[in-house]
Amino acid sequence: MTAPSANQDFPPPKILTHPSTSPPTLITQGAEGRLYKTTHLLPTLPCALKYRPPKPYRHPALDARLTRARISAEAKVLERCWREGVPVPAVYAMDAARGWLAMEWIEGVPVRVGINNFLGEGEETQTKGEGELVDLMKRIGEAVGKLHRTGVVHGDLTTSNMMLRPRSGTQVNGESEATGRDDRVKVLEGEVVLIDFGLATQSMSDEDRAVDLYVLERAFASTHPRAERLFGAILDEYKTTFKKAPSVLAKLEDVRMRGRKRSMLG
Ligand SMILES: Nc1ncnc2c1ncn2[C@@H]1O[C@H](COP(=O)(O)OP(=O)(O)OP(=O)(O)O)[C@@H](O)[C@H]1O
Repeated sequence: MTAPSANQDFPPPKILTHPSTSPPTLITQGAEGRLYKTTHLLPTLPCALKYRPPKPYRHPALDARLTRARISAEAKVLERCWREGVPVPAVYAMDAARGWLAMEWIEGVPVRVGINNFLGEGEETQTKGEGELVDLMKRIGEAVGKLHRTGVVHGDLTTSNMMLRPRSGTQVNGESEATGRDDRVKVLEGEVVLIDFGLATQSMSDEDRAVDLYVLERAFASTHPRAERLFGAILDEYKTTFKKAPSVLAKLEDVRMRGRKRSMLG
């Protein structure tokens, strides 16, 4: 994922060329797709529009089929999650043939940013506010437990693919009415919402779920090395939320072992 260029010099999907109350904003541009914030559906309803543009290097018929399949698979998984109460963006509209999917805009910052803001620049091991950090880890474990309970594996679980949505009554950035709480821990507040289901699949297999957790564990350790020792709180809450967790966690041991063997072999 790279930052969008200032001049958005490539064509947006046709739907975004229609008049709307505010122009669409390109949020990110990845290898496969672009993410816009737009009010094209309703003036009062900001939405996240994911667009997979045609790939000129692919055969047009194959490209059209792939794009349609990916967009509709992502929408299907999101809808299933949403119906089952997993915290994910609601699907508003899609046109799989034209390569776009419009979903609920999630306010707030990625969990990665919240944790890094909390940990700050210092080298010292954090203890002040650690309870709040553990609490956030538990909210992550709960969200992932609900996801797996529903029969969906995410495929790319990282703290960048989770948003911290301010709870109603608080404002974005966590700067809210005076609650008397330390500003430092406020950055950890909010509901954990899972995003980016581009690689998600429907699966009930312990192995797939364990790999999902392993990807998160590895990503967490490299993104937040100073909070790595608290990762167990995610797994504890996962266990509380999802009754089949014990067999998944047993599998996770095997997956870790394979990972270690592979890194030893280079
Ligand atoms: N529903 C949403 N609400 C708010 N922001 C979002 C939402 N969906 C995505 N974003 C923002 O846009 C960024 C990119 O989104 P996403 O990861 O879904 O796209 P992508 O990486 O291009 O997708 P893919 O991995 O399927 O190619 C996210 O990191 C997040 O900051």
